[in-house]
Amino acid sequence: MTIADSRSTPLPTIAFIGGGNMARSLIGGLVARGVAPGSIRVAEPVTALREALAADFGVVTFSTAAEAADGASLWLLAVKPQVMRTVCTDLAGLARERAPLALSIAAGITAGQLERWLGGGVAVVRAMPNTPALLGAGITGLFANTRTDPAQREQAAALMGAVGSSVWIDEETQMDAVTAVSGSGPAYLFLLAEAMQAAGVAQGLPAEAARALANQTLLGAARMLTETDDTADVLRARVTSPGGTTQAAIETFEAGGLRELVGRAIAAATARGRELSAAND
Ligand SMILES: NC(=O)C1=CN([C@@H]2O[C@H](COP(=O)(O)OP(=O)(O)OC[C@H]3O[C@@H](n4cnc5c(N)ncnc54)[C@H](O)[C@@H]3O)[C@@H](O)[C@H]2O)C=CC1
Ligand SMILES: O=C(O)[C@@H]1CCC=N1
Repeated sequence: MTIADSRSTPLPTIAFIGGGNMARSLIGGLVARGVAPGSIRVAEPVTALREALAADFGVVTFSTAAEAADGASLWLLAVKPQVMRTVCTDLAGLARERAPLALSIAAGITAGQLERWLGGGVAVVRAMPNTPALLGAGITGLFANTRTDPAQREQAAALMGAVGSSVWIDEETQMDAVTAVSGSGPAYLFLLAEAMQAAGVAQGLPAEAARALANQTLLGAARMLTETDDTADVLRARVTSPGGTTQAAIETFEAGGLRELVGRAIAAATARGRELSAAND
């Protein structure tokens, strides 16, 4: 694993194939960080989504993948794993002509599958970002196939580096674990936020107060994790007064098997990534 740092690399025109949730987070993050909207082309078949992207960010939109891809040397494949094969197969002729860098954010789908579906001989980078990219606070795992040259790796890292940090992963099989930890990870925190808010209300707090208390606590704790050198267990120990309130809660979590449950959840997500590859080949 190496930490990517390519913030000074200029970005070429980018074609997003798929303009759904993750594409919106990435596009929003790129535009907020100064990437020219006119250099972002988006293919999205759903009219309402297409119009919203154009209105919100000023990007150039198209209803078909080929129209968007034809103007770009960097293709960001942001469709669901279930339709990736069809989308790539339809773009294979254009891939032969343009020799693009194909950067896929799909869970599970391997670089080998993408290269094969795009007609072979194509530079492919798999990236696993997450939705905090919208705020420039994402993290992305990156894996490049052997067709990718150093300049293309720089481009991929620069694109994802514009919306957060990124790490190169040497073993492609580890991309499913990246997906399970950080790609899906924001949802785990949102689930915890929901549970803390509901529990606060159950203990008598007004809903708005419970929401503010839970959300700001998650933000403050996340900042302590990322902005200090202290590890999670040290930070936790500082909150946990012997015989106090935190100890009562932590003992309840431990007795309920929280660590084992998190392990099982992340193992299930990792396994699902492998299934998505096999099921959509
Ligand atoms: N949502 C997330 O937090 C993350 C998602 N991903 C990956 O990103 C990909 C997209 O996920 P979401 O954005 O959540 O899904 P989504 O369903 O919101 O977006 C996919 C979009 O692709 C469009 N589409 C379908 N066929 C198309 C075609 N032929 N040409 C162009 N566009 C087409 C759909 O209309 C849809 O708007 C998935 O492969 C997922 O594994 C990766 C990291 C995080
Ligand atoms: O749930 C999913 O399959 C995608 C991949 C990571 C986050 N969302």
